[in-house]
Amino acid sequence: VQEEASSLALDVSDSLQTSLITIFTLFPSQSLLCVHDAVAQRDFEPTLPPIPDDVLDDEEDSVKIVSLVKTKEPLGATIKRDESTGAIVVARIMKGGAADKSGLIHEGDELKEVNGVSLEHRKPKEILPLLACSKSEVKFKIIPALCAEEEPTDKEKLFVRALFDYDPSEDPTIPCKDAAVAFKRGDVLQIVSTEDDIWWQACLVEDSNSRAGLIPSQQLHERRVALQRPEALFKPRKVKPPAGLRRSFRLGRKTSWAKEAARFRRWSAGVHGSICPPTYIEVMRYHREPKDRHRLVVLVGPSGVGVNELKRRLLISDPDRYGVTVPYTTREKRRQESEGVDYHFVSVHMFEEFIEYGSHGGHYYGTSLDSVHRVMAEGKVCLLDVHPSKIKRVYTSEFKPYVVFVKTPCIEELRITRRRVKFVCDDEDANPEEDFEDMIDMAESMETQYGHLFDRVVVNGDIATAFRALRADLERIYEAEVQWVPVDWTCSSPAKARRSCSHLAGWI
Ligand SMILES: Nc1ncnc2c1ncn2[C@@H]1O[C@H](COP(=O)(O)OP(=O)(O)OP(=O)(O)O)[C@@H](O)[C@H]1O
Repeated sequence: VQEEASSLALDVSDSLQTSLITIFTLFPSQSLLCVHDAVAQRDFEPTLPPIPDDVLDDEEDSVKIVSLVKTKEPLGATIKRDESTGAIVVARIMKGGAADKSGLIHEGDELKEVNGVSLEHRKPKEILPLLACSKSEVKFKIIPALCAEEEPTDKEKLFVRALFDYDPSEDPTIPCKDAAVAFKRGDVLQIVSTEDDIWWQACLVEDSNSRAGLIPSQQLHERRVALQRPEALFKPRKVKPPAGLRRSFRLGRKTSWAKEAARFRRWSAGVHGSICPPTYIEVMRYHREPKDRHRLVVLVGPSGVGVNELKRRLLISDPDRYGVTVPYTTREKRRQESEGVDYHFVSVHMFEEFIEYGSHGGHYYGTSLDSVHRVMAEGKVCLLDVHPSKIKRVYTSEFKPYVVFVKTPCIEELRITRRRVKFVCDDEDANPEEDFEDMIDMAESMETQYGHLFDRVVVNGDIATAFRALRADLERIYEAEVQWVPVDWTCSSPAKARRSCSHLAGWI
């Protein structure tokens, strides 16, 4: 055995020798060794200049020279002048930006020099050109902040859905437009810092290239909305009964135009009272299990825009997938009608527990929560058509509503697309042109008041195009494994939901 082992060892050492000779012949061995040494001595890092001689003795320990390699990427930091000392200090470090990644510059650090130029008596805006003219690297002389602030320890990431549009290029108060994040209503943002009361830091979740930047805090947006005049928030519109476009049992709302005007006034008053305007709502990823019911699809839109037409087309396109509720009524059953198929025939007092009800021709018509449950229990996607003010009745984890707003196109497109439509109309003097204007006004008003609740907006100009867009969107939701929904729809513990929403109150 010993003999065999020693002959094996000889073989191995022979083949190792041959391999090493091959390596050193094929690759320039000297370069290889040089690279090894450079890596071992960390020679590849930028060479820092020696500490300047003019640094005062007592500063020696605290002064830091930081050299950052300049790329196309912005530095990701904002600076400000400390009013009491006149010093230029780092105001914010954007998470994920070049400064943050370097780990060498922190909020509160005092900047003494940029590329050897003293910043004494300079204003922040005079410093930007100094940064711009540096070519391959930027050198900072810094006095580090006394104690760098600790990163928040909360491991859970905080996601919100924006309930308003924000364009920093139109915001004169943003400290630095380049450091801001623009977003649209409905975008999901990851909040990375709420340390500043006025400007939070966030990045767009669906944009993988998005860096963290500044967004208005909830407090700032609420204050801004409160300072706006009500006229700017709600375009006053004519309140008059519709001329007759409305045909469905939602006709009950014909009687509620006065209520509509009252609601408008209440809401306007609320903006200056206790009601908070919509800002951000905390959301979470919702993983739908095969056993879970499908989300309720709520279709809303101004009377006559085509909500029923789109619902009808969806039902025909896939009757196994989509279902609608059977309405309730107090009127007498007609001969050809069946209980539970055309209507549920009931007495009036039941209507108190309904999502929505109204009267027409002296009879009540309405939609109950139970009828929604019944459709959902069949494993179907329930299509519900209600006034947007009723969305709050179903805005729960039980229904997880997906709200689609059917919007009017421009008046020219309405004239073209609706020219063949025969409107059922009691008023002989009805003018379709006025109906179109009313419809557009109503759509605008709905979007202003309830837009934050809409998950999707479908413009119903050409009916075929609108239907295709709606069907494709509902198919996406039907098949999606993961969706963003308000956090309290997914939290098993109400305490957790309350904690997570405490400073990001959702508003409906
Ligand atoms: N894009 C469109 N192009 C042409 N006609 C349309 C379009 N959308 C809807 N219509 C027609 O307009 C009329 C009103 O539509 P629909 O009944 O669906 O409105 P609605 O929003 O449900 O209002 P209501 O609840 O009062 O019935 C119907 O005759 C419908 O076929």
